[in-house]
Amino acid sequence: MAVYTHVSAEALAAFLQRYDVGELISAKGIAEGVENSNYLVDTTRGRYILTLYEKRVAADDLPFFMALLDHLDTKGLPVPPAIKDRAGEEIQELEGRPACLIKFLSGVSLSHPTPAQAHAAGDAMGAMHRAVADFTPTRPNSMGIETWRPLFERCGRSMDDIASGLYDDLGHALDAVEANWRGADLDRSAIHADLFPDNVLMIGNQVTGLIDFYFACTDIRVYDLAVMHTAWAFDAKGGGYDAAVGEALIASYEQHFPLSPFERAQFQTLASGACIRFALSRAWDWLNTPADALVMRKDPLAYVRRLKHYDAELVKRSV
Ligand SMILES: Nc1ncnc2c1ncn2[C@@H]1O[C@H](COP(=O)(O)OP(=O)(O)O)[C@@H](O)[C@H]1O
Ligand SMILES: N[C@@H](CCOP(=O)(O)O)C(=O)O
Repeated sequence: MAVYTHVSAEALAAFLQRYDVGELISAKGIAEGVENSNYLVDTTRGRYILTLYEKRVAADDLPFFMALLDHLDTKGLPVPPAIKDRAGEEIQELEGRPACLIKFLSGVSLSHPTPAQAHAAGDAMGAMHRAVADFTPTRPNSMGIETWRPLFERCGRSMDDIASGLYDDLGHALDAVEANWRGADLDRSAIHADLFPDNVLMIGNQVTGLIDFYFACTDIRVYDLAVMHTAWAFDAKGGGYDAAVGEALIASYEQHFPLSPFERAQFQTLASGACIRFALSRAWDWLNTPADALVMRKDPLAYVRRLKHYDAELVKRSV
């Protein structure tokens, strides 16, 4: 349940007075999501998303995220920019939290994408990377490779309480990824860095929304595709690889940016890195979120299984 901060009807009605969006009709908390508090807001003029940024999103990062959304929106990408108030401001404060009123996009996020849907999503990522070619603001990746070792050490041997041997398994995988990582030799750009199926809205086979840009940053462009591959091409438990979905993502992305031989050679390492990143953030949450908390803890082991897939691919390529 992702409503951490309650917004009273009175406070919301007063907040909406800053905008040219009509009068409040209704507001409902949105259960999906884990980072922020989200409400679906209906007014006499339309439908909006109200997001209150909780502790994981730094207020200082919001101008970067909003500038990126405005840039992509201007280029015709299906992203939800923040609505400007009458004074032209996008970032506000509500109930003591940074808050934005955001354009509502239609569509649903999929649990089991088909190859055709993966094709549309890979195409959308390629179009997004093209569109940021002239986007100049930068933001370091707050979950980039430099952060994995410190997070691994902070999780420590407690990870063995999640699964026996997990600390050593992830430690060895991290050693290998750090040794093989050639980030300095790969193209960088603004990336989404979390384009999971739940962050892509679709109607049928058409992408209607790319949302949740709150990990967006400047990092290796193909790493964004690798993150997407780890998130889309496996069943929820992370065991079964769906080659048709994985290949559709890459083929459609390549319509915009064909992978160079070097990028292809690095892809398994980038994907293994992505698996470590999500296994570690999930393990940290698993160890530090009380079992009875309202937030749904995501399974770190699903990402450990995916890691094994990429390791096996690497071995296959080297024999
Ligand atoms: N602009 C939008 N248009 C329509 N629905 C949205 C929009 N933004 C968020 N949502 C809905 O809210 C849910 C949670 O949003 P998300 O940004 O993923 O939250 P969190 O950052 O907390 O993970 C999404 O799964 C989607 O259902
Ligand atoms: N996609 C990440 C967690 C981030 O959650 P989101 O709801 O903000 O996408 C994961 O699955 O571990």
